[in-house]
Amino acid sequence: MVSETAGAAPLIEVDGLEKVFSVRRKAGRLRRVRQEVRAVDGISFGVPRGEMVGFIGPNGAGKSTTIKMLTGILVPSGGRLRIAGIDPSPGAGLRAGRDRGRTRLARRIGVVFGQRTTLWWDLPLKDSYELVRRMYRVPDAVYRANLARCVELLDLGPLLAVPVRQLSLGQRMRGDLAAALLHDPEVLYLDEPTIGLDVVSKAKVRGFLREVNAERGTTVLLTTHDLTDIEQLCRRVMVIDHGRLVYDGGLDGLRAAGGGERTLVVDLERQLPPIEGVPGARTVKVDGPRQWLAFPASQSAAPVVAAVAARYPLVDLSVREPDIETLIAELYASGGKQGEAGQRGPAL
Ligand SMILES: Nc1ncnc2c1ncn2[C@@H]1O[C@H](COP(=O)(O)OP(=O)(O)OP(=O)(O)O)[C@@H](O)[C@H]1O
Repeated sequence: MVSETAGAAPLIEVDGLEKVFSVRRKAGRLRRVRQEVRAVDGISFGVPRGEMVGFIGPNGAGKSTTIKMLTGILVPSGGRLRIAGIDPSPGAGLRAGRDRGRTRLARRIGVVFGQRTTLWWDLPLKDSYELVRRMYRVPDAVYRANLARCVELLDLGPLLAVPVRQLSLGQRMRGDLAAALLHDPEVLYLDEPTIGLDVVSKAKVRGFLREVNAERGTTVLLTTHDLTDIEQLCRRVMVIDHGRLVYDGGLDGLRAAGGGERTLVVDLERQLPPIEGVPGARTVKVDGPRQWLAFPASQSAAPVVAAVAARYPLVDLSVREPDIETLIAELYASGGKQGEAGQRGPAL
């Protein structure tokens, strides 16, 4: 799978990647024993240049450990990886070589963690950007063009003079996204970029990512617990569980393999009896004027919405995705039904 010919090879190549942590656990009152945690247990995948891929899984599945290996922060215990032709960890004992690989890689990738900022807390946003420019030695013209485009797309103009600690979570996330892109990375790793954001901020972040991907062809690996992020941004999704890749294919295929349900949440003008007669959907909950209708996750929401809208006085409605934990539990329960993507289907 890992090819030496840079031109034809995927931008991200991962082959049999492993990470084993050695931890000391209590065994009795005084005794401690060494135990191995196989955080990543032999995963392989390739991501072509320009693709946006969702990388999802339950808590503790191995997502962050994988991303840390892909950025060169962690050294793998086994397997191979190559990003833009660079191996950040060519082998134990080659310390100088590894660091050179890491440094070269740092210039080609951008990373955004939803839970932490990479910006300087006490500095105005624009000073943080200036530091990023110097750190990556971004040429002046490139820096100015990239900053101007990010400011425009992310509405950062009024925020540039504001210290990061005074920004709201959504504003800070927009600030972080710009910082990650100033040096023109080919690959962007996003770890929960919409976590904790309100609906408007989420839409802004997603719109920006779509734009960046289309405009610059940036390859994006997106970790999220929000399936709407995946639905709106990624044609392909990889699911990791217990350190193994259990699915690699389209989101529809994942829904079909899981057999899960989505929910249409309907706000009516007034309290009414449970909604009936909507083909393919059933009302599962009523609370005052709000009602919840479940329908198969593999089915489009459009006919359900149309059928409800035609017969009931609506104030608002929204579609809720099954959460990722539910989807993965269902994927296992279904016993590895084939996904849509042939060899990319569930590998349970
Ligand atoms: N430095 C470490 N030392 C020991 N064990 C670790 C270390 N980092 C991660 N682990 C373990 O490896 C496994 C995978 O953790 P990881 O953080 O990669 O999961 P995750 O999918 O990112 O989870 P989350 O969604 O909660 O962030 C877990 O069992 C975790 O406890």
